[in-house]
Amino acid sequence: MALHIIDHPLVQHKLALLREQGISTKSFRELVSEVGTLLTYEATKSLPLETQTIKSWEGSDIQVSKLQGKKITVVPILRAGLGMMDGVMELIPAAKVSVVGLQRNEQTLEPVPYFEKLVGKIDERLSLVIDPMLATGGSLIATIDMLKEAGCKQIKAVILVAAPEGVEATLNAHPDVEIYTASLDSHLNEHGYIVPGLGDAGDKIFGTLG
Ligand SMILES: O=P(O)(O)OC[C@H]1O[C@H](OP(=O)(O)OP(=O)(O)O)[C@H](O)[C@@H]1O
Ligand SMILES: O=c1cc[nH]c(=O)[nH]1
Ligand SMILES: [Mg+2]
Repeated sequence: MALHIIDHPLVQHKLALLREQGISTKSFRELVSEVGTLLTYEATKSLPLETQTIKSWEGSDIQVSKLQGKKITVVPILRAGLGMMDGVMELIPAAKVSVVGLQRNEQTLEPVPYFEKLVGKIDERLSLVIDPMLATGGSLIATIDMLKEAGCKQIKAVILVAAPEGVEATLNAHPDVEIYTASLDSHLNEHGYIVPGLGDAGDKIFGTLG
C-alpha cells in the first residue's frame, strides 16, 4: 500500500496537541520531533534483515537478525523538514543527510527550488524524505523528481499531516513512493493550507509567525 496512516495512540495524542491554537514554539518543535521519531519507526518496519551468527554472552554460537547493508539518506525539505530531523535521526543515527530547499510561492503555490545537496551513491540508498506538511504535493513531487534524476530507486516520505489533494498528486506522479503520515486531513483551503492541518509549520517551528 502506498499510503500508510499511522493510528498509533501516541502519534494521535501528540498530533492532537500539535493542532491546539496558540501552541508555543517550544512545544510545537518538541512534538514535531517526537512524532518524527514515531513515524520513522513505522516507515522503517520493512527494512530487510539478514541472519548472522555471533558469539553469545555465554560463548555459544547463536543466530541473530541484523539490518542488511541497505543504506539510508534522510532528505529534509527546507525549512520545515528540519524540525523533524533530530527525531528521525534518533532511530537511524548513521544515516547520511541530503538537503533540498524549496519554498512554495504563496500566490501560485508552485514550489521554487533554492538548494540541493544530495549525498553520493544515492542509487544504492533508500531516501527517507521528511516534511511536516503535504499540501498540494508540489514540494514533495519536486523533491522526488530531484532524487530520481540523481538515480535514487527507493523513496519513502514521512509526513506529519497530509491533504488528500497532495497524496493523490504525489501517487499519480510517483506511484512507487510510499507515504507515511499521522493524518489524512479533510482538504486544502483557498490559500492552499491544510484543513484542519497545523497552520504554517515552518513558521511555527522557527518562530517566524507574525
Ligand atoms: O505540498 P505543497 O503545496 O508544496 O506544500 C507543502 C510545503 O509547504 C511548506 O513549506 P514552505 O514552502 O512553507 O516552506 P518553509 O518550510 O520554508 O516554511 C511545507 O513544509 C512543505 O514543504
Ligand atoms: O497547511 C500547510 C500547507 C503548506 N505549508 C504549511 O506549513 N502548512
Ligand atoms: Mg512555511
